[in-house]
Amino acid sequence: MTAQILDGKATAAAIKSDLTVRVAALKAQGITPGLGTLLVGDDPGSRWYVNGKHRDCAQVGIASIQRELPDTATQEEIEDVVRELNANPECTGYIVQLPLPKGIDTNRVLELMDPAKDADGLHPMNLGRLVLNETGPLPCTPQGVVQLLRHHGVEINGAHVVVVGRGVTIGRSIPLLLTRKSENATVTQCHTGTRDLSAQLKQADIIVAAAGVPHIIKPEDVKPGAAVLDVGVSRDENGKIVGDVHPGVAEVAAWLSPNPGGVGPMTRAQLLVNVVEAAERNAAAAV
Ligand SMILES: Nc1nc2c(c(=O)[nH]1)N[C@@H](CN(C=O)c1ccc(C(=O)N[C@@H](CCC(=O)O)C(=O)O)cc1)CN2
Repeated sequence: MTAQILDGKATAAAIKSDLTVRVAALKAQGITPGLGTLLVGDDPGSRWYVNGKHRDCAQVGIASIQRELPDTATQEEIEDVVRELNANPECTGYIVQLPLPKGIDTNRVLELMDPAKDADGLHPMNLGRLVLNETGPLPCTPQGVVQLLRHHGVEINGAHVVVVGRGVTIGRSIPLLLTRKSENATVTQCHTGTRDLSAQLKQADIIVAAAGVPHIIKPEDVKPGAAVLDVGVSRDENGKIVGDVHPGVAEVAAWLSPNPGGVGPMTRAQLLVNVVEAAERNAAAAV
């Protein structure tokens, strides 16, 4: 078996094309959605991600508001920029690029954000809304995973999903999304404390690998016909991305998301969705 590709680039392009129409409709009402980003420090990967987010904005007609601080920035200086973005009328939604430098209290920064402007869906109020099944911005990578599966017609309803990883931006909230009635999956969450990962993986109809451990998902652990999403990002000595999924999995799985080209572009597309939805909510509230 050679797996069919869960093509994140093409799916993200379709989402962006829909957003271009929605942004044009907002502009016709005199509303220009704006995405703000705060980048602290000079990590090349983070800078690449932030630049990509602004390139995406330009493609769909969203305005860009870029803020940067050096890696020596204090908690207070970071929080001052968050307050400024909270008050900035041109900023519909914004993100604080993660990770923040060592010594910064990330939760305190996220909690200070205006939840109505939280384009990442990571503010505690928005994570709480997800738990309560209320409307709000959804975490970008987890929702990107759901959209990638839906777009390719992979059956989620009734599926047994094994998520590997429990990080805040990805692993924690994927089970919350997939167990909603609209998705209706059964989810097992695995992590470094899981006794027999291989036994868990073998049960899975869908595997979401977000451990950040190169090639932790091996072909012999995958049920033939499963869908496998590679969300892990590690780098080899040449800076090339190495995912969590061993290349041999392509011979066992029915569906596989490439890495790069799978969930990464979906993360960026979902960020734009969150900004446009925030702008549409503001427009509806203004009527
Ligand atoms: N505030 C946030 N910080 C971080 C998030 C996040 O969602 N919000 N997630 C990651 C990084 N990230 C977005 O910020 C991100 C990661 C990957 C991609 C992407 O498009 N990747 C490409 C390949 C990129 C490469 O070659 O290096 C792909 O998968 O095709 C976009 C965004 C951590 N921080």
